[in-house]
Amino acid sequence: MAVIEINDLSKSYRSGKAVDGVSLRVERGEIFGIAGPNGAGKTTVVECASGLRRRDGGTLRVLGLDPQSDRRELLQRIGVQLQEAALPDAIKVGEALRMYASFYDKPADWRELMDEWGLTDKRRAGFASLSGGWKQRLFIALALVGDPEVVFLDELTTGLDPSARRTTWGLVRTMRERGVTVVLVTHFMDEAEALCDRIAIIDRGRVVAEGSPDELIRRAKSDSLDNAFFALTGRETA
Ligand SMILES: Nc1ncnc2c1ncn2[C@@H]1O[C@H](COP(=O)(O)OP(=O)(O)OP(=O)(O)O)[C@@H](O)[C@H]1O
Repeated sequence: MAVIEINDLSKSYRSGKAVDGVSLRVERGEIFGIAGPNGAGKTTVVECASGLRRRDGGTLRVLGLDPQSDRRELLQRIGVQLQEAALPDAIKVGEALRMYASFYDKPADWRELMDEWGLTDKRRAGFASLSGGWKQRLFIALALVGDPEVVFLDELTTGLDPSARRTTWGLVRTMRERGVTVVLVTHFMDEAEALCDRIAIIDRGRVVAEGSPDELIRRAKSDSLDNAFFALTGRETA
């Protein structure tokens, strides 16, 4: 069953067209990757789908809801981790989780979540004192505190060292095992290959290819997703 259906989505800024006729379906329980070069329109697609930005055209359904007209209801059922997310320096891990839980009608038990994600020892640590890996772990826990059915993760591992990236991948797989549908925006083809059931490659506001990592590699007659990306977009990856 599709939990996200995007048809002919378009969005322009003053600078020009950011999204130009994107159509996608994301099935329940999959990790769906959105990959593409800088400025391709990935974040704009995620922002429109999560009710954070108004679209210009096209139709969008997430969990059967319209992110614009049913925004309040949708925000209760999804989790969003945005690129360059930040919290006040002094907020403590436990406080942040408790505060986010208060935004939801039916939140998960934030103390349990803190425990599950290994954050209990850090509960009194201020946000600014956390390393990049711990900040990302906190952002994942915050995206899950509303007990969401769908989670949007935008460039989750940018800036993390290789070991923290691997750990974060494990956390994303754990989300899928719990039945959460994950939409993952990434620049990294190794990450897309390791994590995603299916990937859409977006370039200049359009979907240029969609399929499982293996399908994309085969279609591009490549030996890796990195090379497939280059063949499909004519651009190098990050
Ligand atoms: N708030 C905004 N105002 C004006 N232009 C914007 C805004 N947000 C994005 N854009 C422009 O729209 C285009 C698509 O941006 P978007 O952030 O959706 O792409 P992206 O694929 O997520 O890029 P990146 O990988 O660099 O994060 C870019 O040309 C960007 O400069």
